[in-house]
Amino acid sequence: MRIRVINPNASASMTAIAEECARAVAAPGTIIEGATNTMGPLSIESHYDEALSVPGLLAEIARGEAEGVDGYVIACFGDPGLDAARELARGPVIGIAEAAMQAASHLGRGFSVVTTLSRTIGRAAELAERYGMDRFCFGLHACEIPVLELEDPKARTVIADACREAVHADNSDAIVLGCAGMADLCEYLTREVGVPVIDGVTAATLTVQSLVTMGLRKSGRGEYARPLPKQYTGILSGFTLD
Ligand SMILES: NC(=O)NC1=NC(=O)NC1=O
Repeated sequence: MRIRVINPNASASMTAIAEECARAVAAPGTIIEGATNTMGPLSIESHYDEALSVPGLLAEIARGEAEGVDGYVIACFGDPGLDAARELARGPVIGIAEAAMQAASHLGRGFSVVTTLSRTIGRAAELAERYGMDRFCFGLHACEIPVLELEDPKARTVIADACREAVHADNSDAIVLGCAGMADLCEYLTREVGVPVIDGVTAATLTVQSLVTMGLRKSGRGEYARPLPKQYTGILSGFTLD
């Protein structure tokens, strides 16, 4: 099977991190292909960034459909464009926030989310509620490191401290990493913090792999049916659906 891990931001270095983490857990015979948004923000840290990441994300979904991709991971913790992507795709489309929260909910009474900037906490809280995970989400915290500074070697100790503080403050049993750019820190943070630390890229990859292995695809009826034929104007003219 082919799983495309789409980074909705335009930073190839972050795509590489996500792709490597997904490939590390994929089954033999599962091909992991990273894709970087070619028309979007270099990082997603606001509603504005998130909105502007969606057209390029959808273009990557359309490209994957033309190439026969079996399923997709949206590798950004805001799960941007998830519903629209599901309308376009035949196979499963899983966001890293939904997958990470669902995985964490199996491991204890509750989890804490540790994300990048505190201004993204509201979006994460909305997603927890949408996914029915709010009863398991004991708290949401930010390490206040901008997304593109996560690659700084000093970032990992700041994030580890934020994770410890979150577990203590929330009395939680697990940590959900609130950014795809933290995916490569999962093992280190698990050792440092002493509770299960879940990276959504690997959780979403294995969710897609499980669904495709079961022969399951996105439902073609109702809300997630393919959008009706329509013209789109201006710079969106390339998104016209026949
Ligand atoms: N909360 C976040 O910082 N999410 C993210 N922004 C990105 O650019 N990638 C993420 O996963």
